[in-house]
Amino acid sequence: MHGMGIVFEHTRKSFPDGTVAVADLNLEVKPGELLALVGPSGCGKSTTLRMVNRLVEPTSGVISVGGTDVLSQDAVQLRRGIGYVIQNVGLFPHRTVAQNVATVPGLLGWDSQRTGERVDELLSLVGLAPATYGSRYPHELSGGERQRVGVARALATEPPVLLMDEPFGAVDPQGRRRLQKEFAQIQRDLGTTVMMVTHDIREAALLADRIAVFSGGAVVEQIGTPQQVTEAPVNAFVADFVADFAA
Ligand SMILES: Nc1ncnc2c1ncn2[C@@H]1O[C@H](COP(=O)(O)OP(=O)(O)OP(=O)(O)O)[C@@H](O)[C@H]1O
Repeated sequence: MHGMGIVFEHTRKSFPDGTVAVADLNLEVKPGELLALVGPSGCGKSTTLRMVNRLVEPTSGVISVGGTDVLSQDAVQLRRGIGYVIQNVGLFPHRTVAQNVATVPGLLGWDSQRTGERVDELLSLVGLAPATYGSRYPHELSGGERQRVGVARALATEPPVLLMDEPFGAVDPQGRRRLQKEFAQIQRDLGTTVMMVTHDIREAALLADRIAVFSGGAVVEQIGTPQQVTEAPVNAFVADFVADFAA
């Protein structure tokens, strides 16, 4: 278990145009926990996630990772220690799959043998045979395969914290289930702390230790285990939101 906790204390984000994406968030992700953020479009899920690695700077309040205020750290340094997976992955187009996965190990100065072994291990874990896929370029992969490379790249250095924004969105339904299960196994084995944004309440229920249901302005309507949230919604908003799940 090497995950680090994430704590939001009175965190607020308002954009210059006056949009309050996150009003006053108090939330804790425990070390090693997978917390899923769900809620309607525009309720502030991605903004919440992106404040953790400072792609978005909070307007006020505190966010700490492993007990250290993220604003007190160098942003580039901070991001090297936090994995980040987004839907359209953002792989480097002119680098091979293996080179993409080796990005952060390279920045951290790992030697080539250690890096090579780690790349092969990660590609195998996400179901991509290294001998077949390692030397391909992103445009030679399917959308789902690219997504797998994105997951492998984010896990390459076994970061204590992983942020995932719709990480399995581009994977076909069958491949998605398999990748979700493989991912869950890796996450448990490594003890990685994960904050995951998803539109798929089933995905949240399958993977998450706890689910936070947001309404507009990142207001936490309910936070609890998948069972608590789906079987005992605390109000009509949550009941409505999880209705899909019961259907
Ligand atoms: N750079 C920005 N400037 C102004 N408003 C923004 C900016 N980025 C996001 N917003 C607004 O902040 C609110 C929250 O956006 P956010 O992307 O966090 O929502 P979300 O819950 O992730 O939505 P979705 O599920 O549609 O991805 C929205 O009203 C959005 O329009």
